[in-house]
This record gives sequence, structure tokens and C-alpha cells, in this order.
Amino acid sequence: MPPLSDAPALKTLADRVRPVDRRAGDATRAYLDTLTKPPGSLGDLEALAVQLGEITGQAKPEVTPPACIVFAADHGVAAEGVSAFDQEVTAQMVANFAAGGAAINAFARCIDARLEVVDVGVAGDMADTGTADNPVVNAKIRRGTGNILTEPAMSCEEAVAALDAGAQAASRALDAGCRCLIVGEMGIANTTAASAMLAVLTGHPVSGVVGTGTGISSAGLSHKVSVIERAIEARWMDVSNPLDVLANVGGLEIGAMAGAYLAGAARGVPCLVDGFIATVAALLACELCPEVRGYLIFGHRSEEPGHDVALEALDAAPLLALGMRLGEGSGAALAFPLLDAACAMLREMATFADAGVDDSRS
Ligand SMILES: O=C(O)c1ccc[n+]([C@@H]2O[C@H](COP(=O)([O-])O)[C@@H](O)[C@H]2O)c1
Ligand SMILES: Cc1cc2nc[nH]c2cc1C
Repeated sequence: MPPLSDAPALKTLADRVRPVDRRAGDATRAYLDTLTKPPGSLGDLEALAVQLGEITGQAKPEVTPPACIVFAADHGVAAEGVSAFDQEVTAQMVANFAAGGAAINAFARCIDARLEVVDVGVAGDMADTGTADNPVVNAKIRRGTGNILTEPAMSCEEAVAALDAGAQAASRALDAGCRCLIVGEMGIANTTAASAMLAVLTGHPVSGVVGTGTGISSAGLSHKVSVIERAIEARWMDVSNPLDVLANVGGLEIGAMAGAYLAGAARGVPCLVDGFIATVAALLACELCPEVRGYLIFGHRSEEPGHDVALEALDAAPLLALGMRLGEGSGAALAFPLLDAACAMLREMATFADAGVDDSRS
């Protein structure tokens, strides 16, 4: 079954994703060599400028203002003791986001980002927790996923609804004038779901993709590997159908993140990918629609070992490596100033001709 054949709205969205504009990228590359610096001397920032040219089709791209969107959901598999924290912490952290006290609130303020938290599946009731500065949107699809050890995470309809909720959140941010999406998540036990998805989608052994998440012990890690192996064994899924993989072993916030990347790509804006869970969601989006890949910029390298496997599957090299493993979009938010700097380089630097500086190459 083609992945999106039974999800017409998503298929329409995926059909709107155009390949990035390689010609605009070539023009940016040529223009960079006219600026007052030795060719290539701004290193990875130049590659970033080229990618922003490809994504936007603009000679002078702009990425401000950015949007931070944090998707929150719970995971039934938390009942198996796979996380260092209890499921209730998801709802408590959503309340913390609403109060402005989480890392992503601080970092979003640093970069003047629009912040929105979207409850796509928190087990507890989050209604009326948001504020004007830190809104919490109620897009709850169900109260947490099923425990993947004993039942599918969600139905195929719920998986499609999760992607759709993510696409709608991205559209709200873009309609409000945001020009870059920073997508994050919060969900106790979601490294278990993301690891299961990654193992199934890439064929990697579970033991090679699982890490300690929020900080479980080494005994806890062995238990987590065993839970994921048994969950994959117990589920009947079409491993060539990414939506079926999401429905069987994934998470509501993971589907929503993939939907946000799809919508961002369809609207031609750069999407900054955060850590491990975010990169597995990016892999899901690219499996549904390979053209999305050109719109993704990878913010940081997470400490979670599976992140390297997911990055490799996407042929991606992150901008930063700060030893972080928080989630929430925090690493992506910290990488945003580099995108802004790449735009400033194109917008503000003088050319050799303008500045009267000899270009020794000619
Ligand atoms: O982004 C990452 O790379 C990352 C790595 C490890 C943990 N996390 C965060 O920690 C939570 C999941 O960890 P766990 O141990 O409960 O599966 C979830 O809320 C994630 O945002 C995030
Ligand atoms: C406190 C806490 C904050 C988080 N932010 C993202 N994931 C998280 C997990 C925990 C446990």
C-alpha cells in the first residue's frame, strides 16, 4: 500500500513539497565568492547560506522571526519502567512550559521566537494551562499511546490525525509570519518509541539504537532493549509503510513533528531539527515525502546513541555538538543564531568590488 494513499489531506500536503531550488543555491555559492573574504573561509556557514538559498529560492533569505513548536504526548510503554521519570512529568512539564520556566522558554526568548506548545496526547488534562506568551493548544488525539508491548501505539487514523495536528501547528506559525520552524517535543518514554521506530525503519539492531534517555541505569538500559525487542516482535506491521510503523510503535508527538516538517517544506521554509526524537520524526517525514529532506537543517548532535544512526540514515551533519540530550527543541533553538548569521552574511557583507578590496584571484 503506498504510504499516503489512504490519507488524502496528507497526500495533498506532500504533493505540495517541491524539490529545493538548486539553481538558487548555485547563485548563492557564486555570490559568496564575491564577498570580502577568502573563498570558503566562512566554512560551514557558507554551506548553510547555500542551503537557505535553495530552500527559499531567495538571493537574500531571511529566517526571522522563528517559531518554536513543542509537541507533547504520553506513552503507554512508560508503564514498563523504561524511563528515569514517571509519566506524570509530561503534564507537569507542559505546565512549566506554560509558566515560561523550561529551557525552551528561556532559549525562545533569547531568539525572539514565537512559542507554542501543542498537546497532541498528554494523559492528564492540560486545558487552560497556557498563557498569552506561552500558549498551550489543545489538539489532544488520545490520552497517551497504547503500551506497545501489549497493543499498537495508536490506530492508523490517529497516526494521520497526529501528522495533521503537526501540520496545522506549523501553518499557524507560518500564517503568523514566522520564517523558520524549530520543532521540539516533550514526552516521558518517547526515546523508547523513537528507538523502536528507528530500528524498524532502518533495520538496525535495537541494541545499537537504544540509549539511557532521561538517565536510566545500565540494568534499566538492558530492560529497555528487551521491552523494545519484544514490542517489535509482538506487533504486526508493514515495515515498508512508515505510517504503519508510527501507528504500531511510535508516538503522537513524533507524528506531529513529522507533520510540521511536511508543512514547513510545503511552504518553503527551513525546518531546524532538534535531537534524537526529532530526527526520527524527520526520518518519518522523509520516508513519507523524500523532498522534505532538502528543507531540514540539523541543529545539534544529541548524546543519545541512536541519534547518530538516525543522522546517518538522513545523511545529515548537525551544526552543534554540545553534549545535550534534553529535547523540547532546545538544541535547535541554540543553532538558530547560525542561520540568522548566514542570512546577515548574504545581506550585509560588502563585495570586493563595492569595498574596493583587491580580489587577488583575478
Ligand atoms: O532530544 C534528545 O535527543 C533527547 C534525548 C533523551 C531524552 N530526551 C527527552 O527526554 C524525554 C524522553 O526520555 P525517556 O527516558 O523518558 O524516554 C522526552 O521528554 C525527551 O524530550 C530528549
Ligand atoms: C524534567 C524533564 C524535562 C524535559 N524536557 C524534555 N524532556 C524532559 C524530561 C524531563 C524529565
